Amino acid sequence: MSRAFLVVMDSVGIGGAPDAADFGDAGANTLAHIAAECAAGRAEVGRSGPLRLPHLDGLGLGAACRLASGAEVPGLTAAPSGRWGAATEVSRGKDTPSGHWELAGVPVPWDWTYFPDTQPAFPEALVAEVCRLAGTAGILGNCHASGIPIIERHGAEHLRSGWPICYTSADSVFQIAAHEESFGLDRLIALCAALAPSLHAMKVGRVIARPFTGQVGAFQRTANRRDFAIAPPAPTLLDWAASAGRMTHAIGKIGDIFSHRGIGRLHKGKDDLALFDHLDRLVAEAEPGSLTFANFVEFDSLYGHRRDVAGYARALEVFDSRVGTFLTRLRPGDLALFTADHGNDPTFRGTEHTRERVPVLAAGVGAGEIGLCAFTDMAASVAAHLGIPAQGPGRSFL
Ligand SMILES: O=P(O)(O)O[C@H]1O[C@H](CO)[C@@H](O)[C@H]1O
Ligand SMILES: [Mn+2]
Ligand SMILES: [Mn+2]
Repeated sequence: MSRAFLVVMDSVGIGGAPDAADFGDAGANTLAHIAAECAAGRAEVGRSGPLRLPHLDGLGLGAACRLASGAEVPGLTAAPSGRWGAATEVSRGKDTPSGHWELAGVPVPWDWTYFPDTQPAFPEALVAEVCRLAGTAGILGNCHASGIPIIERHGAEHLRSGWPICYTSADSVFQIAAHEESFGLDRLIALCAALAPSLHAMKVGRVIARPFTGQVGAFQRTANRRDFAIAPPAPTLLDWAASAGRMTHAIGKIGDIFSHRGIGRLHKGKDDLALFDHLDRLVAEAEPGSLTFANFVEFDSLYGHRRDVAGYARALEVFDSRVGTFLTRLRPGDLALFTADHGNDPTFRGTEHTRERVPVLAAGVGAGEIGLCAFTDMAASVAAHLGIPAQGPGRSFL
């Protein structure tokens, strides 16, 4: 029985989204701009020279980027040996849940609620609810922010007063940063869990616990981040597989993103290399007929949002070498599909995601151009490969 491995390289966009200007992102191109910076010798920290991704490029990554956007992709010029194409998103959000749900077959049918970029950013009733649940007289932050500067700005006051640091971003999120020892990790997680239902009812996509440790001047976020996400609006590829009696394996954030619907086994890890160890184990062990769905978040969280071009390039190169070994372990009948959920161009202004097309790179199913397709076509294709019924608007390209 065929197996499928669906691998999301979080934020590895390839430009060219027809509605990029609606998001303020005209011209953004995560992959092409990283490749250009590398070729120009401006991404020399911890790596050097032109971007080298022989395995992903061999499947068609450079070709997909040129198709999506018409951009030059220096260093990525292989003749593809996989099935390759570029996918366009229709959901009105460039966030992780929108991207993942849509590539799992379900575009988002609603408009997300975003908090205004004002100070305060949050309505009084919400602040009052946070205070009631946390047992504090107030909150810190109450604004749009990037996660590291906000704890540097308010961390000392947080340790003094015990007030939680609440912030949002261009995503539909309510994030709470709090110190693991002084505020308490369990208390932070419980606070986020208690707040989530009312925020979900407002169509705020996620409540996110952002714990940190350390002393003033040396705060560090920990791996104990927890996302409380709104549930997908309809059954996704994971549910289609589970209800057809197939085993589903979720690596990394996939469980959280899908509100734990349709998940057979969860495989978490402290970083992306640990997550790739799970993928390597599952390519050896996963059951016939099973679906393995993986998210590799560090491209986005460590390098895209931090606008760290060299770091992003280095992470891509390390990932690519792991992909090389992984591909040799696929069995006859296996499909491996590499894609992304949105962009996060580290050369672009600001610190947010960017609206882009994403690569579609399929191994194990021959060679050839898929062309431009829809995010939902990926779910339909995986379902067709597994021989399970699909739902929704997607069409298989296999
Ligand atoms: O800057 P940090 O806290 O990492 O926030 C980032 O992570 C959040 C969720 O993915 C987004 O809102 C984005 O802004
Ligand atoms: Mn993402
Ligand atoms: Mn992100």
